[in-house]
Amino acid sequence: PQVPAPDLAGVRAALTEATGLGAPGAMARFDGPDGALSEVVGEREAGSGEPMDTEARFRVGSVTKSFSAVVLLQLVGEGLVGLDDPVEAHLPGLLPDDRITVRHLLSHRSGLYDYSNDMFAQTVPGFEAVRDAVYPLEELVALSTAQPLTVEPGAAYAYSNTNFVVVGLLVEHLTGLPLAENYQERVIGPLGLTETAYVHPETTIPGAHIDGHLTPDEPGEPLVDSTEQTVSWAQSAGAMISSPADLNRFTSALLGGELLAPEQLDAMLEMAPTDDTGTRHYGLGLRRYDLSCEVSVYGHTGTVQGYYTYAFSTEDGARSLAATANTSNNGVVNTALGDTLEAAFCGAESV
Ligand SMILES: C[C@@H](NC(=O)[C@@H](C)NC(=O)CCCC[C@H](NC(=O)C[NH3+])C(=O)[O-])C(=O)O
Repeated sequence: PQVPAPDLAGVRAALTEATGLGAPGAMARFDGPDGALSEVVGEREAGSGEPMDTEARFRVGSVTKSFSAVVLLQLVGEGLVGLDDPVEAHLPGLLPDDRITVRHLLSHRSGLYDYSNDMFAQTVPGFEAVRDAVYPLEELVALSTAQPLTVEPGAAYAYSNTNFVVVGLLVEHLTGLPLAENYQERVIGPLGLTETAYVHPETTIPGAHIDGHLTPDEPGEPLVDSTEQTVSWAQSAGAMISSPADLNRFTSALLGGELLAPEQLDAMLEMAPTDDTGTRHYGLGLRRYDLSCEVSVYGHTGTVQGYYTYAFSTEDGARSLAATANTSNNGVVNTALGDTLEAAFCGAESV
């Protein structure tokens, strides 16, 4: 079918709405057959007068989960681990139920409780309590296993950061290498993602970057600068730093088959519904959004203190969009930012 040109006015309108609803700034970059197109609105740092910059870096939150899934699926392809292996076979004693498999972790079907629910019940105090903390991955898992499973393993989709913390432990165990080296050697280096870095537990974002602004729970309270943090509370579930161009390169390369053998990419794309809309699905470390124009896009969303991110590509990898707003804990901003997907991939309303 004829591919619609991106509706840049629509992308800009969504970014403008996001800034009108509380984000100091928002930006998007579309990469397609005719090259790259970018839109920026507002400020990279509240009050600075400095514009957003699609060459700058920011914290991508759970888009990290797709990076972690790629590394683990490469290890599956190399025969070091099986998708239906019990985690117990590789990390004995870590989890309370030996029915939990590697596939359950990657598809959020393990039932493992999400420790971040308690950490961030109160947004700003929760953030201040962890922003300089450094956690061994095992400690995060222990926070989870102190609570009962939320579903029987495999029975239902139940999103949990804990799943990708265990994925991180598996990657380090299977390779004998730290996460940062695995990301660098298996994804960042091969794709030439020069603006992408996993610097945990460093708190600073290397190079030119966008500031993060955390919205307090209390209406009217001033934004809290959340640019610097270890993100140790998330690590392999959310600590990656990247840029719009690199995110588009990553999602396009992933869907285009540059990172995984066909068998593992097919497994990643085996989708199950995440809600009752029928338009939102999750595979293995990857979301699928079904847009109004019969186009499905694949990628991940991200929410980390001060940053919302969408990073999606068409199934053939030919078109990709990365969008970010530099605030969080503000649902209407996140929804407005998400409207960039329809504008970018479905084009202007058919007249
Ligand atoms: C949803 C997204 N998940 C992620 O990106 C992961 C890494 N983020 C979280 O689990 C949210 C932590 C709290 C953020 C805080 N919220 C609160 O503190 C709420 N009390 C904030 O909004 O900054 C995804 O997978 O798409």
